[in-house]
Amino acid sequence: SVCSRSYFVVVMVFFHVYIINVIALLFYVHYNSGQEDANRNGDAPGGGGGDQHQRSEAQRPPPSKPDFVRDVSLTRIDGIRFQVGHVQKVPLVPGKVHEMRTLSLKPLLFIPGFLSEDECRVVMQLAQLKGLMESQLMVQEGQEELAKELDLTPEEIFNLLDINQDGQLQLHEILTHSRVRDGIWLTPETLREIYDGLKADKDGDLLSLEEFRLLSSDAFQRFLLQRGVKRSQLVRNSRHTWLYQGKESHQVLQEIKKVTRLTRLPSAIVDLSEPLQVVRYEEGGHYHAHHDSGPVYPETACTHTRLAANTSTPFETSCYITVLFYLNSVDGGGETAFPVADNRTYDEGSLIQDDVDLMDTRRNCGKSNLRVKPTKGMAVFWYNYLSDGRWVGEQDEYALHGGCVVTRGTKWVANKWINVDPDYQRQARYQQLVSQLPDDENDEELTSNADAQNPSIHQDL
Ligand SMILES: O=C(O)CCC(=O)C(=O)O
Ligand SMILES: [Fe+2]
Repeated sequence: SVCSRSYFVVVMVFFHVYIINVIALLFYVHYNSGQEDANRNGDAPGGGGGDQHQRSEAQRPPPSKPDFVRDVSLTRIDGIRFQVGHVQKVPLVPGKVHEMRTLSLKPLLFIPGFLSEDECRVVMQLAQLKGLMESQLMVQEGQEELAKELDLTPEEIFNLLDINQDGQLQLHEILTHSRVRDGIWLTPETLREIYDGLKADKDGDLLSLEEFRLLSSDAFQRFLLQRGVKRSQLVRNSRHTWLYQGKESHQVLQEIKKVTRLTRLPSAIVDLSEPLQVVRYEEGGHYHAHHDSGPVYPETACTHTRLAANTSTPFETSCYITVLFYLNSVDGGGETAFPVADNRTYDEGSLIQDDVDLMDTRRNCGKSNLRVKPTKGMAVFWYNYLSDGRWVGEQDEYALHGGCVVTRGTKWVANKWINVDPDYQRQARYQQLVSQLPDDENDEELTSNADAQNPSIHQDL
């Protein structure tokens, strides 16, 4: 019966088995989550922790400051979820909420709207106080010629430039290959002028191999120098200076750095990034379309991490996330143009068509897919790289942009370039080499990033 001794024994046995099962389950869950942590740390970019998998609980060092090598990832602001035009709120500075609008998805581009009128004024004044220099120097006679290092005959070059292989060179075939010569932006007109000057072309815009031979590098350069070069013919016509943003700098400059919280990157990275570059364009100033960061090849090193590169690399490029501030509203022109933003596909060849060069911001800004009108205090923010799932990956070709010619008044902007090397290991080595921040300060910044309080704007990759 229910009260019998044997029934009681059976119930107790079941009860004990049940308790043992529950305890076993708890152990299992505990053990597994520990294992996952270890795996997660070991798998992070830069791994560095392959042996961490094997370490027992007892051997593992006590929890210390987050290790840059293991822990840093770049979670991107979610553009996809919010779509172009979406406005989201971001708490970047205590006591203030910024509204950030998604401007385009390719490249992922945002307007976080940032600086106050006073902040803009102070930055412009500090730049004037420091003094601005020409952003691009004029062509120098006797400048080293890249072409001299080329081990190619004129026939070989001709063949390479002849994209459609019709035995003749059209203007756009030359321009597509090299828009810039000795720092001078080549337009179809300049090319025609050079052909005429060198008597290289007898039959319109087409160059035969014989005619091409007359256009040796030296002849090209001599002609340009003789003819004289105007600033408007350079790639970039502006003046700029750099403002240090460290602890000793003006309060306003330190405040401005906080916009970098958008990236959720630790201050160890942000603090080692470029100072603020303040740029002034006079009426007639421009900056033709360019990439702030170069393409990623195995043989390319980022300028900022070259000290930490293990091998010598033949190419060097800047590697940035860009935050561009407008310090004034411009009376005429001066928009920032993104010629191919949100194109369905990217086709380098189609950047020049029928003499229309979309990269030429003196003439063709009107044909750019996206133009941002400079408005005092506003900022634009983009990554320059696609995501590799955890960190920055391939160059984002859609991030091509330039400053349209200023038709009235002057234009002031400031660039905050955050240095990120797509080679994560190299970035990590560099951080460890040069970081002089005390440990706990690093810690504090990592956890106090404003976005951590508002994770919803970031996409988990
Ligand atoms: O002036 C602008 O609108 C763009 C500036 C820019 O692209 C740069 O300084 O790299
Ligand atoms: Fe730029």
